Amino acid sequence: MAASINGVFPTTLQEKIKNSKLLVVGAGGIGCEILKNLVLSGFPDIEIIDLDTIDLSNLNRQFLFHREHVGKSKARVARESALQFNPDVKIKAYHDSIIGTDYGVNFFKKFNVVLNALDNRAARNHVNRMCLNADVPLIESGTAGYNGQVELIKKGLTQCYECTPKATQKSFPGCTIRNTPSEPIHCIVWAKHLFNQLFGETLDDEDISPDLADPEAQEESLNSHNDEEDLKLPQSGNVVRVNTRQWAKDNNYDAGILFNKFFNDDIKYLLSMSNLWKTRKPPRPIQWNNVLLTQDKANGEPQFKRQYHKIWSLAECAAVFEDCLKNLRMNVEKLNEGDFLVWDKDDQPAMDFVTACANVRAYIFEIARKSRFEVKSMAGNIIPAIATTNAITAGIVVLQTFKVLLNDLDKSKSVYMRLRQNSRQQLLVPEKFLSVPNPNCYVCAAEPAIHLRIDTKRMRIKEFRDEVLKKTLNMINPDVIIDSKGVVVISSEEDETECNEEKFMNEMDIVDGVILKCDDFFQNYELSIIIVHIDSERECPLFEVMATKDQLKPKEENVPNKRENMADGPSTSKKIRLNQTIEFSDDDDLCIIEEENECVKAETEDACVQISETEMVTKATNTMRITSSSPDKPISAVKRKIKVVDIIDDDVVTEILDSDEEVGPTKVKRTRISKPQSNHGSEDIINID
Ligand SMILES: Nc1ncnc2c1ncn2[C@@H]1O[C@H](COP(=O)(O)OP(=O)(O)OP(=O)(O)O)[C@@H](O)[C@H]1O
Ligand SMILES: [Zn+2]
Repeated sequence: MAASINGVFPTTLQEKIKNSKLLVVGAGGIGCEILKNLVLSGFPDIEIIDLDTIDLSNLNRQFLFHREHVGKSKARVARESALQFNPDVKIKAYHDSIIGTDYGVNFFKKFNVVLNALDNRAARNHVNRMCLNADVPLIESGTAGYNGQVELIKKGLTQCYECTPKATQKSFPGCTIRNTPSEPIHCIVWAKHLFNQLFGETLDDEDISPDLADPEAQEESLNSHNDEEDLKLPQSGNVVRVNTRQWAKDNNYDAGILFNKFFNDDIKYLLSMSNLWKTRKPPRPIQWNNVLLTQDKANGEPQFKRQYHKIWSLAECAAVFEDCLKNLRMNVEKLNEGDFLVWDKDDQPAMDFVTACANVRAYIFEIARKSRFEVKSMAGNIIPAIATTNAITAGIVVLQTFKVLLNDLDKSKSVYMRLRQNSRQQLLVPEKFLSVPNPNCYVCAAEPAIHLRIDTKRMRIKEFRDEVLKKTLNMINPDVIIDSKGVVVISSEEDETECNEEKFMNEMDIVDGVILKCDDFFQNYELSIIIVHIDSERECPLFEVMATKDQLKPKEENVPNKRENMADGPSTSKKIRLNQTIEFSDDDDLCIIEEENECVKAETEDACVQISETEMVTKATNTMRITSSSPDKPISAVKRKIKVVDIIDDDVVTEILDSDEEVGPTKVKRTRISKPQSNHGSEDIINID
């Protein structure tokens, strides 16, 4: 292999490679490519970890896997396949999550470099913390469609993965989903909720019925509704009805009855909330009998169902609805009592059902209807994964690894992959400078601290632990004490503080100004949380982690590299993650894509790229805003919190087309923005020497 052949690499690099030990985290699209590159380069000692098994849909881009491997451990099969390229390599495979107590700081310390090839923020955050603790260089990578990014994370030298706030998940108020959809995605989210109500896990915040607590409609609906015998106006703001699933069962999942309920009766009910339609086009209820498709079902599946790029007619949607109801009903009836189906974009009837229902609803609200292909992309938050983007990204990862091994850290600047060449014909665009650590980062700063705006009267200790500390701040098993008193609020020891869990924060004297000391032993991570009490009114989040512009902006005196480099003129690098303003200049080919593709900056030259219609936003935010959606929060008719509907699954950054799907063009949508001024030079594309 390359490193064993003299002359391929400079001698110093050859030696470094021969004496190195690497960890690859993730054996998916990028991970497989990295592993293949590493073994071919002659890296002698590699460990690889992945928690997942191989799915059929992985095969078109994860070339270490073949059909016979479906269902087997990704890490183990990746190892076996890679060994065929180079049997001399020592590869250890773990079929496990990297977020596990077996992989503590000492585990990470074994490696010269850690290479991330992950697809979710939680795991990335965790590996980031472990590498900072172990002081091991981490090479972080990600792709989304044609865009890719590789960056080095090195304690004290560069930004860590959490130095800047990641954008919040795209969310919609429940009333938009339930009452006043205006975009295709609203209908798709509603249809996914309908699937769950009928066949999946029923969540309180996924109600699909008209929402009477909609502030816009409330007065009207409480006063003027005249169908109350049928629809029983409730206190809670929801139409009282038997549990949707039970009701569907009682009606034998009859397509006509269900269709009329969801697309006629409920819509008529919405129409009665006339306040809603003063400034909007009212929806059009539709009756099952009016849309039935008359076709010969005996001839097998109607052809249109496999035409994924076709927009189904209303009648076709109705036919699919009927068909899917039958299939899904059969599937759910095969399960044990209490079990439910899990919506999966790759499950034919589940995907068809959502496409059909979303389109019927879109028709009703006069919203553009979408093909199954498009709905799948939006519903599954899919940005098509492109094998070549992964391959190029993995190649850059290995080139960066060379630089790290050679200790050429200052040359290991982030690299962004673009769809189109910029004005200097670059497709791979390196950053001008290493991104320096944010002195206010709540992870890698000397004494990490955050301000937490939180409704201490409405947030229970249990929710604070689960929603704020674990879900938002990515701790694994935190201990929390009130700084001034030493009172233990949350303990990582089981049962020790169980009695506190149901208490509201203010009941434990956690009020405005109190400082909480949080400590995650496993991550070796300590954080001070300064409480700022807020009254969470309707539409207000229950809590908000403050990462304000000023807090996040590095102080100039702490940024020697940047200042030095600035002597050559203003930076053209797009460190908008720090400054939170998008500046476009000569090689402003990069712009942050907010939301899930946290790892990806998209190329822009005279345009910002928006990928897919899940509306990636091109503006970064200063504040992480996360709302709690605890079910036990009292929701009154007059005052309620916003309901959050995540359209983005954190676990999905890139996705793949079904192998049975036609491969269409990447759904890349461009939004034109002002053309940048051109006056800066550029750097060369990666140079390993
Ligand atoms: N906590 C974790 N520990 C170990 N591996 C992880 C962890 N979280 C995610 N991964 C792995 O990271 C890999 C990321 O690869 P990729 O982005 O190609 O996703 P995929 O699941 O293979 O494909 P897709 O999501 O597009 O269907 C996956 O194989 C996934 O199992
Ligand atoms: Zn940091």
